[in-house]
Amino acid sequence: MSYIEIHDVSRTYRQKDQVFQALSHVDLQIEQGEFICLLGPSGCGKSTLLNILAGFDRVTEGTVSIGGKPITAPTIRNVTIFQNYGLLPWRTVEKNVELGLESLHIPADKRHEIAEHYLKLVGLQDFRHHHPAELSGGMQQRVAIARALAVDPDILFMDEPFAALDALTRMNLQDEISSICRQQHKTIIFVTHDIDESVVLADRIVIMTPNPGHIKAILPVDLHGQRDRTSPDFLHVRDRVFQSFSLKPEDKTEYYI
Ligand SMILES: Nc1ncnc2c1ncn2[C@@H]1O[C@H](COP(=O)(O)OP(=O)(O)OP(=O)(O)O)[C@@H](O)[C@H]1O
Repeated sequence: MSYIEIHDVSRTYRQKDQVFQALSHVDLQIEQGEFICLLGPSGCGKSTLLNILAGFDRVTEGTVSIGGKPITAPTIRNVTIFQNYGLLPWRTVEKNVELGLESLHIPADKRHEIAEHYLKLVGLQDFRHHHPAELSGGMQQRVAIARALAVDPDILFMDEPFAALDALTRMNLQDEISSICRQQHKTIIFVTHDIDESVVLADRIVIMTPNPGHIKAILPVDLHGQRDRTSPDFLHVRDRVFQSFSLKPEDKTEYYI
């Protein structure tokens, strides 16, 4: 049995007087420590699947379990990071990172020590007394990542966390989250519609397509930590993803007489 088991999951929503099928017969098994990207165009059910796994939504049919237990509600063991950072504007950076630790009733001096550690990890130790509004979008998302890691979650769910950032900041954060999460052996489920992002980050890319939302293919990324965006191996995986979406015409042989 795998760490996360998704069996024959379907999700329908009632939209006005119609039933809309957001997910149809999804099967997926995920091992502990895997970095999984759910990749697909708008409306293919990526967030729906993530929300079901995070316990924010429920299945209409099928079963989902983590560590052998059915998912019934969100738990403090798993943390979700959203696109809009979700920081509390009236708290300093440090106090934002300590937030989850307070819910775990960790004493103040220990909280402080853990917050310091994770702020250092994301390179923001010098900004601990700043407020979120004084930071750039990329820095705010780093605070959200530090806050998420500080509670030492089993699983990190990330729903397009870098979508609002400029391309260069986004690339930096992709590299950072990839190395931090691999160092810490976290299980990550990461939603994106960006093909390059999925190739940079994932151990496996789950390719989803809409109407109804389902898994079209699962692509292992065998780049062994070598995620140089310009390397031939990287471009080869990228091409395979494009082909899965049928976005890249097959190479055609041309004959000249
Ligand atoms: N609570 C809801 N009620 C009704 N319909 C919903 C609800 N949640 C999602 N849907 C529908 O299910 C479909 C899949 O939505 P979902 O947000 O999972 O897609 P997505 O792949 O994450 O898209 P995007 O990349 O745009 O966020 C959409 O057509 C959406 O309108």
